[in-house]
Amino acid sequence: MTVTVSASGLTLRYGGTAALDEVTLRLTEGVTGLLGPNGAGKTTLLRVLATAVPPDRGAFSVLGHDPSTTAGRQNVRRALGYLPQNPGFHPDFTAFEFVDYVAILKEMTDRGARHREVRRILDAVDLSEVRGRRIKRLSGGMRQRVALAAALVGDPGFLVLDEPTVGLDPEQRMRFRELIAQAGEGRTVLLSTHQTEDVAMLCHRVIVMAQGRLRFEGTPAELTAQAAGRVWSSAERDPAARAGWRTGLGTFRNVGDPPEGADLLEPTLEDGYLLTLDDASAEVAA
Ligand SMILES: Nc1ncnc2c1ncn2[C@@H]1O[C@H](COP(=O)(O)OP(=O)(O)OP(=O)(O)O)[C@@H](O)[C@H]1O
Repeated sequence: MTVTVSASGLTLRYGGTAALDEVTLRLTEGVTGLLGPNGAGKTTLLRVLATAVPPDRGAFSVLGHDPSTTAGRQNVRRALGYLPQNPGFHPDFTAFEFVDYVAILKEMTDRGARHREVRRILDAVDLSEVRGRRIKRLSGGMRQRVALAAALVGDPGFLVLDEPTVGLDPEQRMRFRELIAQAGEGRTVLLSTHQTEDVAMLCHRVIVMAQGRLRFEGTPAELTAQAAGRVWSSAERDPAARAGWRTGLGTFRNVGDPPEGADLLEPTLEDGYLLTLDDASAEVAA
């Protein structure tokens, strides 16, 4: 598949903290999930790729545009849709007014064409019926869809979504996943999330970050496979396990290095993720 976004050696320090430490990656069309614990550097990576903050070192390119020049940066911004972690809305704006305002900022000057585009996007995210309602009167799930609509203005080729499913109930999350999957058709989407199910259900690639560094890059199946032969069941919590918990069946599910003859279980993506993080912190401690 064609590489649409690439980065090499991205480094950004805040005082003594390396928020990004030599991050090198390649993205292709479709939804790539970005997993990592709090403080891993996910938001910083998204902000750098969205040209909101320049890296101290390293280079990147978005859909053939090089953001290190003023003209290149402008082209990246034109090709970009960004849903930040805490999208700022004017609460008295209606959904329509807010998305229209974003369209104005995105240089859509023809009022008729712009309004048609705003209506098309609000329809795509299923907000047509409430487009005249003030944002402060919308549910959390609807507000997130307004933020997604704003990010989709201008049909960007690269969509950056920072934890968009946080705070949504399971039904809203499912609805939002459908929209992200749709958005990923013919587009490059980078989705930061704490939800391993988001990744298992909609991503074709996944990146794991910890302490500013890339710890894994591959398919969700490959991340799951990191835990192959490393998840087992036992009647009591196995003290040798890196983590273990009692399941609803009353037995313990352990992850780590199983003893001889252990009753191995089928791993999940979450197991693969936990073990990748655990291996990374063991490496740092060594
Ligand atoms: N503007 C800033 N000033 C100082 N330190 C910062 C700043 N932004 C991020 N950091 C630090 O950089 C590191 C990475 O933070 P970042 O927000 O990118 O992590 P994250 O993976 O997005 O975390 P979370 O999942 O909690 O949002 C953290 O140690 C954080 O405290």
